Amino acid sequence: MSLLIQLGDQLIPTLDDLRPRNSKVLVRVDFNSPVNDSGMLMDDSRIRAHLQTVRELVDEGNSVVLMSHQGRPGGRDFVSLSQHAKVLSRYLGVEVKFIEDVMGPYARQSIRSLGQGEVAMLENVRFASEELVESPPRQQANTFLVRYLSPLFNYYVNDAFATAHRSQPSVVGFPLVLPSAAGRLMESEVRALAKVLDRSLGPKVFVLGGAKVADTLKVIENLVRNRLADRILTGGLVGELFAVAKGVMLSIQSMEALERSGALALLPRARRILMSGAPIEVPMDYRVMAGGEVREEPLGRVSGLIMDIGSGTVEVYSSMIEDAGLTVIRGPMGVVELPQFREGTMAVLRAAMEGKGYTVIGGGHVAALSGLEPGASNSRVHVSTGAAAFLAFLSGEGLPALEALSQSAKGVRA
Ligand SMILES: Nc1ncnc2c1ncn2[C@@H]1O[C@H](COP(=O)(O)OP(=O)(O)OP(=O)(O)O)[C@@H](O)[C@H]1O
Ligand SMILES: O=C(O)[C@H](O)COP(=O)(O)O
Repeated sequence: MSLLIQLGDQLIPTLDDLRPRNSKVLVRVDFNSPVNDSGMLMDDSRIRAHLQTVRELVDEGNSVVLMSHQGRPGGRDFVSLSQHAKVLSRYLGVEVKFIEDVMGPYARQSIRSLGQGEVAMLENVRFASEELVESPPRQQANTFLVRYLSPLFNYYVNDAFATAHRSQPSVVGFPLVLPSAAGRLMESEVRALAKVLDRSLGPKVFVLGGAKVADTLKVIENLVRNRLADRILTGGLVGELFAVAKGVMLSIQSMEALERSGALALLPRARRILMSGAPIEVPMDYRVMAGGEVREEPLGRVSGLIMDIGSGTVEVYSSMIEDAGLTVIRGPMGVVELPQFREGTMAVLRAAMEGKGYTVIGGGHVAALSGLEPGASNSRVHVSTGAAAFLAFLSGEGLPALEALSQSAKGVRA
């Protein structure tokens, strides 16, 4: 029986295929985390999400070297990974040696001298300029980063789903020169994504809200093109745009907010999507802010600023979600930063968790409100660690990291 995971036409190898033992393993993780004004880590959930992979490799007697990026050059969060190594040490209960170098002689010597069962963390891979260039895997396999480091390892494991949309050397270069596989976090993400493509799991309900309207239109276009959605329940600015596309007038304040966000310019595209017969639902009522008061108003008679979906919508959406075989929730239904406008998002989350189907949660805001850890995965629910990577997958864009792993499994080498 094959242990590879099927995702569309790709077969993704996992640690069960690779089975590294007493070997030297390079692991691409995504420890990219928010930091405060002093450059201190504010949230370590992305680090925790990789613990299972690291523990499993250590338990098998491997020497494990972790590679990650943090921030982008010029950004306040473009900092060293030394704190990340300390946090990981604390969770693992073993020392994680921090190597203050990416690929120079000091890094290479430190990797060579790493003993069995030891763990080390390389410096922020984006300190190496090659990592900032996106190009095809064959080109990335020929970078100094890959050429200098790959001879020191027996295996490459990619556990960084949140970076899967990048075609950078640390993501796509190594699989073309080393036997490679997805780590446990990546595996759980891919298994959840595979359910989105699984035709036997129906009905499929997509709950799409938030403020990334252009990205969400791409997602909807892909869902419609490939007939992946039985229902698309909209909220947030996405829902407002589709209400307008259906010919409903919103309040002047809400129309102005849509305009300011740049979403109104997408009206012709939203209309085309509706005309293509897309199974799109828009809220039948809203929770609005009007004259300093919060109240509910029906669609078609909105006078205040829309802040959340209303209770009628919550009821209808919840009943559709409860019957779903698969529910994907991405982007909040309202302005969830304010507690009085969280109910719409909380209600759809509750309906999904209590329903009979499988739930996939994407995007930071909904994940935070779910009360589950990023990367949490069981037989009922998966919380994705990917934001842009999750959107890219739902939009039908290939994920270079997965393509490189599937090529590696086929034996394709640079
Ligand atoms: N009706 C609304 N009007 C204005 N803003 C809204 C409305 N509904 C939701 N939002 C805003 O949408 C934002 C979140 O949307 P976004 O699409 O960025 O999702 P996200 O979960 O943060 O995604 P990611 O983690 O992928 O960046 C929140 O800041 C929220 O206030
Ligand atoms: O946080 C993320 O979305 C990932 O770590 C990718 O970061 P990037 O957009 O800087 O490549």
